[in-house]
Amino acid sequence: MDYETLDIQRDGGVATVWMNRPDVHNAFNAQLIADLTAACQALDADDGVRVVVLAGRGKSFSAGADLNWMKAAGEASEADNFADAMKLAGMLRALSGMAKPTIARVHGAALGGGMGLASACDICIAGERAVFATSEVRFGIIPSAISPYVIRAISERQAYRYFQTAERIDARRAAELGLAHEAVAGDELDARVRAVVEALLQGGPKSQAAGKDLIRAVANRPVDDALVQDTARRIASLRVTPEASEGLDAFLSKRPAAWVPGQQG
Ligand SMILES: C/C=C/C(=O)SCCNC(=O)CCNC(=O)[C@H](O)C(C)(C)COP(=O)(O)OP(=O)(O)OC[C@H]1O[C@@H](n2cnc3c(N)ncnc32)[C@H](O)[C@@H]1OP(=O)(O)O
Repeated sequence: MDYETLDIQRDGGVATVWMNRPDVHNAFNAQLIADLTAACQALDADDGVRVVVLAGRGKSFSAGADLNWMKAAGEASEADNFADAMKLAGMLRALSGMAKPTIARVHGAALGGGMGLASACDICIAGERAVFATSEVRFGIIPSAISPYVIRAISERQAYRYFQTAERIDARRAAELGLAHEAVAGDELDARVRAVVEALLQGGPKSQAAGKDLIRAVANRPVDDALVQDTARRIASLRVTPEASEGLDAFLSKRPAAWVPGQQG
């Protein structure tokens, strides 16, 4: 499928989604929001895709919301602004709600909504030139739809600081905060992303999807409720799937598992 603001490369089971508005540092306007929402939904439904990498063409990962678009929205009604905000929320939900594993490949600026996109991916690998910030306060606005993702990524305590100061967060600090899983040299970024992709490809697709669903379910639940309602119920249904049977047979027969995306369980 073709998208006006995205360039999607496929390499076996890996889809790399390049945001492609380099002249404005991949700032997202209504078109990019619509494209990325649709692409996440299409890739998630595609059994040939095992892992999705989100990346940015040009100097930046993403400079967040398109500030020309935001300025124009200042002339629009509150109802129109609410509709816009829901579209932005829909894009983040489409990305974070994917059953497939997602990786943010952050090589440059990831500001405002760009930091939100990185936070909404399951895994974030930051090159040494990566820079993150919740810069919204400098424009008289707030980190709105991105806030649940960013707060989970950096902690509520850190969010009080960064939402209000808009201080820049470099790759090393991003890794300390837990926002990035790794901070790596720029020339090692693609190799590290590939290494994580390879690790993901060794896991069962159904169990990866179930694992993501489990995290969402238990993260904010009391432990006792989570143990019975979420973990026991889920493992009981997963243990009887063909995917679990294949994974366990493969280990016990000392051979690699032959995963069949979309057909297991
Ligand atoms: C709910 C969500 C809210 C948000 O996301 S709020 C927005 C948060 N975003 C930001 O804070 C990023 C603002 N941009 C910058 O700080 C800088 O830019 C960069 C660090 C990304 C890049 O700096 P440099 O390399 O010096 O380039 P340059 O000359 O500033 O930018 C090149 C062109 O890109 C446009 N641009 C950059 N960011 C945005 C944006 N977010 N929306 C619209 N345009 C943007 C500029 O204006 C300019 O354009 P021209 O070439 O016409 O002068």
